[in-house]
Amino acid sequence: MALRVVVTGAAGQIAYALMYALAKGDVFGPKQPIELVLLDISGMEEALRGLVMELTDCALPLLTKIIPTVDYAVGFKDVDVAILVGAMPRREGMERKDLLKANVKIFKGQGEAINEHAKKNVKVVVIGNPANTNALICKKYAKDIPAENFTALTRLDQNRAQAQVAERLGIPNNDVWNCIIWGNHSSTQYPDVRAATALVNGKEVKVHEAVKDENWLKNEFIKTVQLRGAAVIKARKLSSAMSAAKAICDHLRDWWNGTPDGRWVSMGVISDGSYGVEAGLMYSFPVKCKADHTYEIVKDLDVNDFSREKMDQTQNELKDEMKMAMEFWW
Ligand SMILES: NC(=O)C1=CN([C@@H]2O[C@H](COP(=O)(O)OP(=O)(O)OC[C@H]3O[C@@H](n4cnc5c(N)ncnc54)[C@H](O)[C@@H]3O)[C@@H](O)[C@H]2O)C=CC1
Ligand SMILES: O=C([O-])CC(=O)C(=O)O
Repeated sequence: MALRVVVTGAAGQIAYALMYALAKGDVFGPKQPIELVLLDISGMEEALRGLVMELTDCALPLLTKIIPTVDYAVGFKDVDVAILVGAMPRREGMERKDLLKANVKIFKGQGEAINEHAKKNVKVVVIGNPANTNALICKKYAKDIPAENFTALTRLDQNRAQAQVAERLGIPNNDVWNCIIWGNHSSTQYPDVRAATALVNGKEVKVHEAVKDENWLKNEFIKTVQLRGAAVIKARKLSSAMSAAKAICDHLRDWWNGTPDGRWVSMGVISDGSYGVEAGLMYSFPVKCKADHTYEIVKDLDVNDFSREKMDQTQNELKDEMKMAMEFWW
């Protein structure tokens, strides 16, 4: 049976980089047929028409249907997976919070539409910023769908952290694992490698022992990852798209198929109170995923004073965003 996957913001730049990977089986596997729903807003019909032509011209064996639409009722109808990219992108100099007001309206409407039209076991990942709070809003308005089915993308931050460490050590990206992103997909996020491992000269070692530079890890490394989105915008005059699309594929592939033994990945998920994070916040935690599309927050990792302070700082920002969102639409 084909999986029905909706991508919102389908006429935008992230979606353009994402569609091909999705439709050729990079996420759900080389045997899983896919129906792709391309949802954007009124006025974008012509751009969607072009996208449909291109997807058609790829002549992909797994892509069994393409449905372009600007109507939420059509867009979310019976979907198994919802990839919520569509939102107003941040421009140079803007903080993600600046976008909250405009985006609260979008994610309330989409939450309600998902509740009404999607499959009850739909899996949702929110990319549009501020991603964590948008995901929280969406979840709030999709009352009949389990809270754990809503996630926010922090995998791009995880990939950035992994790549920074690999570059520093001069080793392949895949030889670094279990980097964690705590908290918000914003400049307060806490990229943490205290439990991360690297493969150096054939031996598994803790990343901080391999790097041997606590000052770099506590300062430059963290700042680089926190501010990477802004740095890309400054250079490209557009926000990250190729790397965001790759991260969406990573996030969904691991959620769908499970994480390998001993490995975890970071996802914005509803807090169950773990690590002193207020229950109900959409906070990025390390999670382990299983092949039945469920996940669990990794428990009992050591939290020292340095980490505690950073984890609380990003939690406080999420609480502020939630309060602000509540003022607009709750
Ligand atoms: N969580 C993450 O790691 C990342 C998040 N982002 C965020 O992703 C979002 C999208 O970025 P881009 O694709 O570069 O933007 P873009 O501006 O190229 O495309 C956005 C698309 O969304 C559409 N759209 C707006 N409101 C919509 C709605 N209610 N329903 C359906 N479609 C709607 C627009 O018409 C446009 O086609 C931005 O909010 C950006 O900040 C970007 C990079 C990484
Ligand atoms: O900063 C932005 O608006 C885009 C983004 O989320 C990122 O690249 O991490």
